Amino acid sequence: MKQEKFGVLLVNLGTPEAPTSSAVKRYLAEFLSDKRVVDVSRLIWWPILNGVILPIRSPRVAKLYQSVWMEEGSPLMVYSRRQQAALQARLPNIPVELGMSYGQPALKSAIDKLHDAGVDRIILLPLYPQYSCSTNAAVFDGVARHFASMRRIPSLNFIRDYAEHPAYIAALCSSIRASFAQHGQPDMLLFSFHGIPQRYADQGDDYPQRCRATTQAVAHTLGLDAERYMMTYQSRFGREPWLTPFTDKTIEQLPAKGIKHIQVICPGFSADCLETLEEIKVQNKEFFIEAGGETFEYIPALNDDALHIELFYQLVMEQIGRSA
Ligand SMILES: C=CC1=C(C)c2cc3[nH]c(cc4nc(cc5[nH]c(cc1n2)c(C)c5CCC(=O)O)C(CCC(=O)O)=C4C)c(C)c3C=C
Ligand SMILES: [Fe+2]
Ligand SMILES: [Fe+2]
Repeated sequence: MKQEKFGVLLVNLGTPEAPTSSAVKRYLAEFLSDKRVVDVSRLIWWPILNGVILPIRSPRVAKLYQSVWMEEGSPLMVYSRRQQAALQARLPNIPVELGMSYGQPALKSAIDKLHDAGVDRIILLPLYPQYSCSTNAAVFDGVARHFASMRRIPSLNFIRDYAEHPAYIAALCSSIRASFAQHGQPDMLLFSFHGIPQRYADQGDDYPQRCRATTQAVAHTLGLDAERYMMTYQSRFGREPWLTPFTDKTIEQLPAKGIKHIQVICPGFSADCLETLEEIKVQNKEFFIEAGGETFEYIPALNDDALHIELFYQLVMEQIGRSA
């Protein structure tokens, strides 16, 4: 029997092509039109998105992107490309492609490249450690949409998430230990995850449970006392209730409780991006210092750290072992 040819498809969210109002508008329009992200009826959502959100948010958010933009591009893209290159170097005989759910490189072009390389089994690894319908399921939908136009679809191994994978927990613990060694142990270690609407969780999205699983595994491995760490949710959007407690509201209240030194890690972001480098490292630091806090350290995302690439390698090898 012919041996299967494996290929890896890494997928992240996507990011604007440039830190300009028009590029941000194009990106947000595609992202916020996905029903997995905003599930409100199109009849209601379309005029709000096009008449209010895009015209007001695009120029404001473009300025924020300008403040974190790197020489080689948007941080999310730069780190995702580095992850792809590092995993490709670790897996020289298996093609590794990067696709984005929104914007470029599109999922379609990444799948086409794997197809052209003769891949007949794709290992699909969404770069979101904690499953959510708004991210991991959207990746699945995006791939399925492209498959719908193909005569001969490959086999597919979908990695649903890796919230509790020992290599992921080890990589997070290593970053935290390095931060403690450099800055001392903080009064509070904050685990800040991107939020989602509370309603999505009420309707069955197990995202909050997956975030808790990560936090508890890390706290347990590090032997943290319950009063020395907290889990919060950042980046809320729109008017309906989102998961609580909120990162910003929590951070503002800590100094009054005598907590003057905090360190913040965002384990749900596999790559540093606007939401970590601007919202956490700049905005939330300001909130903490203005409220009387003294020391605020942001612990970087795992990006292309060796232990992060080792995690991806293990995830891929586990799938190959399962399919052999
Ligand atoms: C209803 C809106 C949104 C949901 C639900 C949502 C879930 C979600 N997002 C991420 C990861 C990222 N989000 C990023 C940016 C971002 N997110 C939203 C909205 C929702 N996210 C918006 C509008 C934006 C753009 C910035 C802004 O306008 O505020 C990013 C960063 C992208 C970058 O270019 O740097 C990431 C990554 C997760 C993990 C998640 C659910 C668990
Ligand atoms: Fe988001
Ligand atoms: Fe944000």
